[in-house]
Amino acid sequence: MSYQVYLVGGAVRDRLLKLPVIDQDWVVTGATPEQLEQQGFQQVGKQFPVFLHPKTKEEYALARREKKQGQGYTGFICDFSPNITLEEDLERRDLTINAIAQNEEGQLIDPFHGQQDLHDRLLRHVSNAFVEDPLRVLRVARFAARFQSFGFNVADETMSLMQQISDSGELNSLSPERIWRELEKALATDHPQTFFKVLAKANAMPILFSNLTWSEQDNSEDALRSLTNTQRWAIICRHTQLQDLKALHQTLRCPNQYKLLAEQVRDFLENRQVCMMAENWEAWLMSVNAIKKPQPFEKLIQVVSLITQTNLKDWLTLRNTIAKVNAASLIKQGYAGAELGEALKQERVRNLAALNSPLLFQGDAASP
Ligand SMILES: Nc1ccn([C@@H]2O[C@H](COP(=O)(O)OP(=O)(O)OP(=O)(O)O)[C@@H](O)[C@H]2O)c(=O)n1
Repeated sequence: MSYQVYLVGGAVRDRLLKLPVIDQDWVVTGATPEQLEQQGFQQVGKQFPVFLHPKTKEEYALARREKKQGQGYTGFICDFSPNITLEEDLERRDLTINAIAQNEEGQLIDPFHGQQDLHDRLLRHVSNAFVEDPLRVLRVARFAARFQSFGFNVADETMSLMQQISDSGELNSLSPERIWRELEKALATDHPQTFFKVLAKANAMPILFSNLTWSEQDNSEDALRSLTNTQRWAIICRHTQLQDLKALHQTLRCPNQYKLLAEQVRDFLENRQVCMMAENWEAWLMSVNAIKKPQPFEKLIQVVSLITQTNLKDWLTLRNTIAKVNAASLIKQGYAGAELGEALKQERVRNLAALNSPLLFQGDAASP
């Protein structure tokens, strides 16, 4: 059988950028679904004819042409007959750097000059069909964040198309899950702020992240580098009022670990101070489960100490001080139930008050 197989998309792009290749996607021309199934390929795509290779389990898609019809992601007509050419398949793709194919002999097929754009560090759309998929606004912003250290920029004409998508209202048709997936990938890059900068320029921020108070001048990028994705999100959200942040998390259907940390950080910044009395510290430490959940607590204080430019060591000392208080000796003294709870609390407060810590307010009891 005379079908042709090409490596396409991210694998070709990343290899040309000398980056490690994680996933390999393939395009097949000149074949029907039945022919691939006869060869042992297993169909997985419902919307598109995508198959898993019998041995490598890599994805093989039949070359296809797409035409948008109606609103939203599902409004596509998809033609994957065996006469669709490789060029037609490449033409429906988002960026020229993602539209380079490599044949089995290792030759590159690059009708949209993706190699030139890789060289010129340009994120440029392939054709006007770019506007048919609003997710591409987020994808381009994500690629800008991911390849920022290479010096990539969004081509002006592409930025105009992104603005056109924002103005059309089509971004509203994206599901929260798809938006979140792109955001999470952007958080994992070295320059998550670039993702938001590009979205802001594309006029997409008020639509996608309307409750997020975010500053173009945010210069926390270096600090973000050593942090986890959840911590990065908490830092990015730190200027957003708690009420708005909760609404944003709800709209995005944000996973719990992101939501909890970002809201705890913002709650601290909004309602507490870095220099408080022992009983205020005790109440806060207990409210964020400092004793029972030491790991999430450490993630939290890494972020808060970074934002407030205080010493992480001092925050850890607070936790260790209250964690040492144990119930056994109080039980021996006859404490039980609510009284035991109160006695434990008093001891935690006493121990905190005895600390010589810059986080501890040493003034009179009437002040904070
Ligand atoms: N909305 C989309 C999604 C995907 N693609 C095309 O499908 C390929 C594979 O998509 P995907 O795996 O999502 O992205 P990659 O480019 O492989 O990047 P990543 O490394 O992030 O997986 C892309 O290169 C691009 O050619 C597209 O044109 N438009």
